[in-house]
Amino acid sequence: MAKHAKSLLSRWSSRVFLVEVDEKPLYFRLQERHGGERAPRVFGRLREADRCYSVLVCSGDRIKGAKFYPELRNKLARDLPPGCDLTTMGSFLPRVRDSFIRGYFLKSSVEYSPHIERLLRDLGRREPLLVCSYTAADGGGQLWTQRLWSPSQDETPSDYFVVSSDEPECHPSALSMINNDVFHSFEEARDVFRKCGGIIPEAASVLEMLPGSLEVCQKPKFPVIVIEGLDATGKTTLTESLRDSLGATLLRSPPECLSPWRALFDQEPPLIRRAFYALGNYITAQQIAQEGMKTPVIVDRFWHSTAAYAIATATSGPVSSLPQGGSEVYGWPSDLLQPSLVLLLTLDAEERKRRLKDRGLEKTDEEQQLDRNQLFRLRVEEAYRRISGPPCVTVDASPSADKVLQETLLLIRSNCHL
Ligand SMILES: Nc1ncnc2c1ncn2[C@@H]1O[C@H](COP(=O)(O)OP(=O)(O)OP(=O)(O)O)[C@@H](O)[C@H]1O
Ligand SMILES: Nc1ccn([C@@H]2O[C@H](COP(=O)(O)O)[C@@H](O)[C@H]2O)c(=O)n1
Repeated sequence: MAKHAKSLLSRWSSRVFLVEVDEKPLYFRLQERHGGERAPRVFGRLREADRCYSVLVCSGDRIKGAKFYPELRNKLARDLPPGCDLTTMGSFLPRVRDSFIRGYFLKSSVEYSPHIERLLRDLGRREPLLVCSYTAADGGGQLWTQRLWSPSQDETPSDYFVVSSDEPECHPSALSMINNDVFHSFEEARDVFRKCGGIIPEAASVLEMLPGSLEVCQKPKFPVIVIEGLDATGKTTLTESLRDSLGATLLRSPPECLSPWRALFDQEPPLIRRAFYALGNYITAQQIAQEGMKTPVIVDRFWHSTAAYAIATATSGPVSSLPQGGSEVYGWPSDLLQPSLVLLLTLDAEERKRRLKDRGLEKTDEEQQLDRNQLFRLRVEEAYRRISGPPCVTVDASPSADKVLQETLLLIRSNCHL
């Protein structure tokens, strides 16, 4: 059995599981003896003739695991029998860092079990998987048991009853966010790119753009102002006006030099995609350090965008599922240049949609998700506000472009020495 899978099994009965139903995580845990509790919500509406499976990716190589996770979904969606329900799930050890693993939860009629189990066994030969089946243990569908049948039954724990578990304080993906979704150092992000060179040849081109090491640069002489906000809140319009009004240099993150590879890395799983944007911030930081010796610098998106989108994507459900304010995940990377001021443009959802429609440009998957998914948008906005480090001031972006510019100039003059 793979070493990583074995270590996951060592504390199997302490694990908590969550199944995402309509963007809401439902939690259950394992118990040796049943104390008469009702079935956890995710099993509550099932019939005795239903069979469920959890399929958790437990690759010891996190690049391979990250690549395999979306691939697994595609394969399952393609090869599962008709009527089989597929949703995302995860498992974790409460309060244990890096214990969160991801997978899928399948619901099907028992008649399809042989087909499904054959399919899961085949998939498990490609990459290590932990597969459990869930069966009704009574006539009324109130009692369900979990059997861990793969990778190998003779080495796995016995059957357990499943019972509801309390919701943790925040989404458990927070346990594994640092340096998987939110990179807190240049070296950690670069390491991901070094390791994925074998599967993504373009990673080498990105590595060539990076500084060899992070030289300790002097603090820029002039103010550095970052403009943040969701798409279509007016960042491009405002940053260009600020450049002209202040005689500033305008920079962007990701920087121009990474443009040829952005679309490619946008298609990669979060581990690689987030490392790409994290590295982009370090390249932009070098440009800021240089230009900031000559003129004020305006930056269109920087670290806040990288971290806030990453945190919001790794979680699900309402804002309360985000890691709590003050959590280390919101911390500013100690090796990344801090701007003098961050201005966060906010706009109500309807006006933002109207501007998006008027602009009519093609949208990225994440932008489309912002449109469709109100909870995701709220999580991104709240994560923006919780990020610590440089002072961050919210600006109402709904007045005319000129009014927003005047308001912003006032804020810059009162917060920075200009
Ligand atoms: N204050 C404003 N009032 C009305 N319309 C505006 C205002 N600011 C920008 N717009 C318009 O809204 C649209 C989006 O603006 P802009 O491209 O500047 O946003 P953005 O935040 O840079 O978007 P993205 O992040 O997607 O690049 C554009 O068509 C722009 O002309
Ligand atoms: N510093 C950054 C900048 C952007 N992102 C990601 O890109 C998407 C938004 O960029 P637009 O150019 O479309 O405005 C968004 O999905 C962010 O995830 C980033 O991570 N870091």
